[in-house]
Amino acid sequence: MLSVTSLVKSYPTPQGRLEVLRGADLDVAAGECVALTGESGSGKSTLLHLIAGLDAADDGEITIGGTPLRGLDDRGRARLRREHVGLVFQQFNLIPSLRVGANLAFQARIARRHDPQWEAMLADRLGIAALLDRYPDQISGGQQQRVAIGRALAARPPLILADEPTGNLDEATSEEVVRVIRDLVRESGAACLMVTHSTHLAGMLDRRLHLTGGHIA
Ligand SMILES: Nc1ncnc2c1ncn2[C@@H]1O[C@H](COP(=O)(O)OP(=O)(O)OP(=O)(O)O)[C@@H](O)[C@H]1O
Repeated sequence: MLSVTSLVKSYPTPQGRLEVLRGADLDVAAGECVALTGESGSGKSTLLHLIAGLDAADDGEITIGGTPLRGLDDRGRARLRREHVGLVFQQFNLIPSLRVGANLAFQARIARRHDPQWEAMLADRLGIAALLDRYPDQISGGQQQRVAIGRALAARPPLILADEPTGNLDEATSEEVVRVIRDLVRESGAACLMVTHSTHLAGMLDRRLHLTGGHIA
């Protein structure tokens, strides 16, 4: 489902170019939930942004569901992201004027895969079913994070990219949410790459990749 080959990315800094990725390789198969760990500043978010097509690599290849990102223009990348990729980033980006239920359904509607029964099941498993009529500013940060996770899963994307999706949750809730993501990914045959600082949460997933020195170990 996801293939990354020899990915290179550097950023200009006042001290010269900072080489963050120096030829990173990874594969994630359908039905697999893979943890991505690495020290702070090792380039995990950079890698996820490149895979999501939100930034361009200097060199290397990213292929999602057989489609190489390199061959796509901005519109093509936006369409691939909309229809094939579910993003859960550290900022939840919920829409303040929409109720929780409408936020949950938002991505699925855009991808034309709105399914009220599936969304109700997700809300239930994520523990937000009682909050659907509230607005985002009427629920806690941890609840907002679970809505953002549900929103990504609601569209049934073949690939889920999650950057510390449990960063605002306590240990027990983090475990539960990671279990829900892992089980839904397995059940739906999607692929998932999840950044986490927690070796315990990483251990709950199918495999662990470690980013160090610009390479995947
Ligand atoms: N736009 C940018 N311009 C210059 N340097 C950047 C830019 N974005 C990131 N960096 C640098 O690239 C390196 C990798 O950053 P990145 O955010 O990918 O790391 P990370 O592993 O996700 O870190 P964390 O675990 O702390 O979130 C860092 O040294 C960071 O300072």
